[in-house]
Amino acid sequence: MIPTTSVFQFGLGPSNDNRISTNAAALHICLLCHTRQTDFLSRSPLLMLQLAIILSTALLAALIVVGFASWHNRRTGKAKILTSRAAPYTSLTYPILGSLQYFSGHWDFLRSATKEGTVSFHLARQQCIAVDVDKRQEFFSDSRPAFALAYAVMLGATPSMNRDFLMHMGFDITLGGRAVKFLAALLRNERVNASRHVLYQYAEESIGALEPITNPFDSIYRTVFRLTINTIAASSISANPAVCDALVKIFHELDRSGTPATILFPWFPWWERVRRFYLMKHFHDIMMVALAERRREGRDDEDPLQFLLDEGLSSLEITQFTLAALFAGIANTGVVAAYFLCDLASHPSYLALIRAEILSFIDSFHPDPTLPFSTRFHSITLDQWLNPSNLPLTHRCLKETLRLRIATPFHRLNDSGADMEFGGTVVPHGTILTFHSSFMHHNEAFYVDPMRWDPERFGVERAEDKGRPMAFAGWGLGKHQCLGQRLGKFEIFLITALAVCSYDMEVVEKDGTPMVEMPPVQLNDAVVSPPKRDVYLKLNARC
Ligand code: HEM
Repeated sequence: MIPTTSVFQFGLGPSNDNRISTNAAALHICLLCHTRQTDFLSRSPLLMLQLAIILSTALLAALIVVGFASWHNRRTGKAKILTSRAAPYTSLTYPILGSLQYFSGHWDFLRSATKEGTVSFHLARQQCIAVDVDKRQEFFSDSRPAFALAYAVMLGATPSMNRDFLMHMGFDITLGGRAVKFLAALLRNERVNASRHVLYQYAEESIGALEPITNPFDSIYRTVFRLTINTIAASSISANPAVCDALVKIFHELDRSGTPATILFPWFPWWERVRRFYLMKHFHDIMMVALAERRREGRDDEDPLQFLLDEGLSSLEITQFTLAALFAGIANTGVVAAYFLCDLASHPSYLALIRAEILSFIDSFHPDPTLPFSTRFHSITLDQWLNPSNLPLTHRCLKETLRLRIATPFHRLNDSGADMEFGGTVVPHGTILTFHSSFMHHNEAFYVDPMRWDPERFGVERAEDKGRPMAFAGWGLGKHQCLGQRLGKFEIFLITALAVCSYDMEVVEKDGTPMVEMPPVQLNDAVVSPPKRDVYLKLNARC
């Protein structure tokens, strides 16, 4: 990784967007003022104490006022809801702030709250409905509730629930509904297939450079980041690993900047919000350098930036689109690719079978083992990697890793401006509907011994996912199935093929001693995330 200062230097390139530049200038001034104040205050501890008391009193007063307002809203909202066919309120709630348990354990809360069926709850001013497992068909099949905005609210990515305000602030992550269209175009089979040789080369470089003891949730994640940047952002960025690493760093921090506080009180100028803005400015600057380079060098039809420019997106829209697309694609793929290698490494018999399957697949295209893998992959197309009959066990094992490791809440938002009928209940405007993948994936009624990694459950004899409808949600279901499924799978298969054919591997602690057991599956996080305890892979090159 390059040091943070380099990121900042890299970020000093000219910005084409006046709004961002002006805001950033203001931000610089604020930060300068803050530094001076700190010097002054450090010389007057008493004054600092007084200021701290005044500020915390003001904050407390503000919290009480807002808390009362939200409690009042809730009371009136609740009264209104109770007159209609609304989901009953959960008893798992605190006065004013609502169901704070949601933040400490998403799955624990949703499972307990829905024991009696679908229920309402609130998070400060935000009304929510926890949808129970029997209403999964309605949840996934209903195209009316908003998708991206729901995630933005529940992950603390936006400053307000109000759509007009979001637009005014330039936070339209959907680009007026066009973002999905652009992403779908960039993910088209022909496009990804045409650029596959570059992906082969980058993946081989990254996997060949892995340390003998590597944390896959860092190294494999960075490989996925580089491949995805090449497909949906800019080829000049993916060609430069140092710039990719700088972006990974910014991206990681952006990913962490949504906290319970920012979700509960989205209007408050939390430090995380200021930091998020600052990080986005750096991200934008890096995109601007790539954009200037693209314009200087002329057309390149394989570069995603060229496509976005041809579509007439402004520089700010390009940054917004890239960030939104990366958020949709990177975390899932990076974390799942790392987990997949760990699951294989901790099941040596499957590792050997998968290696044999992949080697025989590669041999059928190019049998010469003395050549580099990127050369042997040359004629293998995207379709051939993704055809389940070419790599049946690899597909089955990945499906099992997705089932076991994907534990995440799904969100939808009634942003229609009116009440909505949903599975026999009324969903008022502004309400978030929340559901959880573990209702199926980690439920004994759906899967035998669900906390065990066992790919045979998806074999033809057992076919546990066929026992009930909508039992597997690893790539989503119904109206919002994953748009990047093919790219995600391709990246994971490519990385897995290179890793298992190049190395013998085992799961170890940081010091290289064998890890007795993988850390428990994380059921309670807001998004798919790496294990809480670090996991490493010990790699021995195969001759
Ligand atoms: C292992 C990798 C991935 C997994 C497990 C995954 C999983 C999912 C799931 C479960 C959903 C549905 C969410 C819901 O219903 O609320 C979804 C939707 C989506 N995914 Fe993925 N995803 C992956 C990779 C990607 C990639 C690489 C991209 C693009 C670069 C992507 C873009 C999207 C988009 C745009 C949607 C929303 C589609 C819509 O609005 O209808 N995903 N994904």
